[in-house]
Amino acid sequence: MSEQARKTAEALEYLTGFGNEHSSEAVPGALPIGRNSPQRAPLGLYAEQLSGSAFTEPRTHNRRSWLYRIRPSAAHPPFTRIDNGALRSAPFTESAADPNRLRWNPLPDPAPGTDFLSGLWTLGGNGDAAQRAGMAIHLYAANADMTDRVFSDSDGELLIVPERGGLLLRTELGLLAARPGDMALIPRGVRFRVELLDADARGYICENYGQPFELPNLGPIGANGLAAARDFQAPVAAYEDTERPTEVINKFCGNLWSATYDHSPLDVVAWHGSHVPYVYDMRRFNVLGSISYDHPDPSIFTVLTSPSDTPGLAGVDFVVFAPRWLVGEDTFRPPYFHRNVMSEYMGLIEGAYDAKAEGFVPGGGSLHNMMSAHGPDHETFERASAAELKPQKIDDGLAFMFETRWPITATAQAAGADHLQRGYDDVWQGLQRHFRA
Ligand SMILES: O=C(O)Cc1cc(O)ccc1O
Ligand SMILES: [Fe+2]
Repeated sequence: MSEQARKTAEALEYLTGFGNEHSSEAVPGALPIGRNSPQRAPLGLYAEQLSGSAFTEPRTHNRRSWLYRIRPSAAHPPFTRIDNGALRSAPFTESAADPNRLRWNPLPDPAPGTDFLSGLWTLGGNGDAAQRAGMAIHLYAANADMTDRVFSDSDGELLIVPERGGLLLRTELGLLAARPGDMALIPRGVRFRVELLDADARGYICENYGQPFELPNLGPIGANGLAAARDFQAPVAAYEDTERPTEVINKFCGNLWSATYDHSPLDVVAWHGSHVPYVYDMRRFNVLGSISYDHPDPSIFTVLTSPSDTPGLAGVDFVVFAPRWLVGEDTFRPPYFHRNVMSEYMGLIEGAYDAKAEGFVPGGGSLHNMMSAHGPDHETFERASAAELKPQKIDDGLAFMFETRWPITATAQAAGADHLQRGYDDVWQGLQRHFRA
């Protein structure tokens, strides 16, 4: 953590919008006009296209950016395998997929000198990274900056949800600051380095192997509501002109590979395109809900969705439970008892969650796998069944869910972790029969 990183984060400027054709130049004149690949790019830069979708995908799904950089990315020595640390990838085969409800406390504090990359710890996931299908859930805990090394993930995009401490994300396309309450997204293949804005940092990551996240359609909601496109912030171009060895660590088909460049690969002076990192403040989410009766399904809280080939069936949805009013008449207001074909991993950024009186803590997480029975704990059920139904503001917490089409298999380290809560089932004990024929 440095004062310099904090000052830099305070002063950041952003471009706004989701899925735009953005463009930005750190030096005037660096961006070619009227073509992508002139015979000689301006200012002696190299032109390089970074494709996040097949060239031929429909315009609505097409993602690519043109980067104008000091050296082409191609100028590097061979990559060699390095230790994967606590990072795991799909297919997840270390343990059997478990139908039990599972809940974890936060990760133990990392050893001094742990940076964002070495502090990654995989909880589980589904699909197959090499097939570009499915997702992984990682946690991170760090207390040091990444120095002279950058990370890029060929396997998927990284949706980062800070829970403790802010992050300064120095990406090829520029800088983003992400603090608790924000979510940040690093697209597939974009290199970045993480510096800390506080003494330590902790949070959650959804690694999405599938189609890039997009805003959900709004249907009858209309032209506005949920997450607004204009609240997504992309970086402006910023480059490092550093002739110092820099290690590039690439996650490729589940393994980490390393090559050392003789310069910083964060050397993009100008860029334009749609394959861009961004940050979003979840407190800006426009929460919609029932103003008559009943508890709506949490799909109305979807910030971003990664579609599958089946309409309406997400590879993974990112859902946020933001502060909101509950006014439903004759309604059991917390989440209902349910069994869901989709699998639900939930995390808590701050405060409490309205279905769980205790035990679900910031930095912890719960996994309710395909068809597993869950819902309000005993205490919440009793309280909400007897509560006076006056308008009630839920404003003491921020929770989120990664909801995915396939069961989530835990890694061996997650299934056997000391911080796995034994006895989670007990929260549903004591629910009495009230039946009267
Ligand atoms: O299980 C959970 O807490 C997530 C959830 C919330 C909700 O409001 C309705 C259904 C659901 O799965
Ligand atoms: Fe649920």
